[in-house]
Amino acid sequence: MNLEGRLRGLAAERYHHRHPFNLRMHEGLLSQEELRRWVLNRFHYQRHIPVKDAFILAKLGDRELRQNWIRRIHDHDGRPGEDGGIERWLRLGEAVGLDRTLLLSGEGVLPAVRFAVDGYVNFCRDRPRLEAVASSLTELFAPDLMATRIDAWELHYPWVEPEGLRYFQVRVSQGRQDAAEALALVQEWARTPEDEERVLAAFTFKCDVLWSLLDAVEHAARVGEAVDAR
Ligand SMILES: O=C(O)c1cc(C(=O)O)c2c(n1)C(=O)C(=O)c1cc(C(=O)O)[nH]c1-2
Repeated sequence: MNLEGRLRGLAAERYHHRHPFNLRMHEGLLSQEELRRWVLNRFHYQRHIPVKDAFILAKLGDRELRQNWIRRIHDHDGRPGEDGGIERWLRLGEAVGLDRTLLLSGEGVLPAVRFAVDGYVNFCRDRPRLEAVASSLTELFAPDLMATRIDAWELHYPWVEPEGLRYFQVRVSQGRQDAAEALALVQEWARTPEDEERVLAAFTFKCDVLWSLLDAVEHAARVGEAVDAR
């Protein structure tokens, strides 16, 4: 099987579309508090994406590669005077009833979510470019999951202001482009069977980052930790 096929096989088992928390989200079974807790904790992930992309940027030795990769930072941060993904996520927070100052304060982010996100940022800082870029390849599977999420939220969580879904609507096409470009790079750079194994290990690691984030959010839901809606 080729590399892409092996990634798809791994994703079928380990990507977070199969996590029980996501399954409950899609079935409409989350309470308002659970959905808020997810939005708040995922913001911690979102705000670190441009940080890990800056580490990857610094590993790309040629101008064209950097010209492309820097787009990811702009997508999230926005260019000066523009909104980007981070701003859209803050609006998602408002759409579920969370004040942006709460999200920006970092208050309420679960310890295990901090560890998972640190793990991802440090991985991208410490590993060679092949593995750092390969760890972003979960994005091959994010657009379909986001499309499912948009439908599920419209159907099951009508109390969420529709403007909040804009993050996911914009991200579907950005994610497809990012994933296609990263896959092409990884396919070009992975020359040996050992390289391919490193790609698969990086991808598995990233699936575990996303999975543990949801484990943490789900566990907090079970022990009933309150989210501060304002
Ligand atoms: O909501 C999701 O399920 C989901 C998953 C992923 C992913 O699979 O890595 C990303 C995102 N969202 C996302 O919004 C995003 O900006 C993003 C960037 C990256 C990355 O690794 O560079 N993954 C993801």
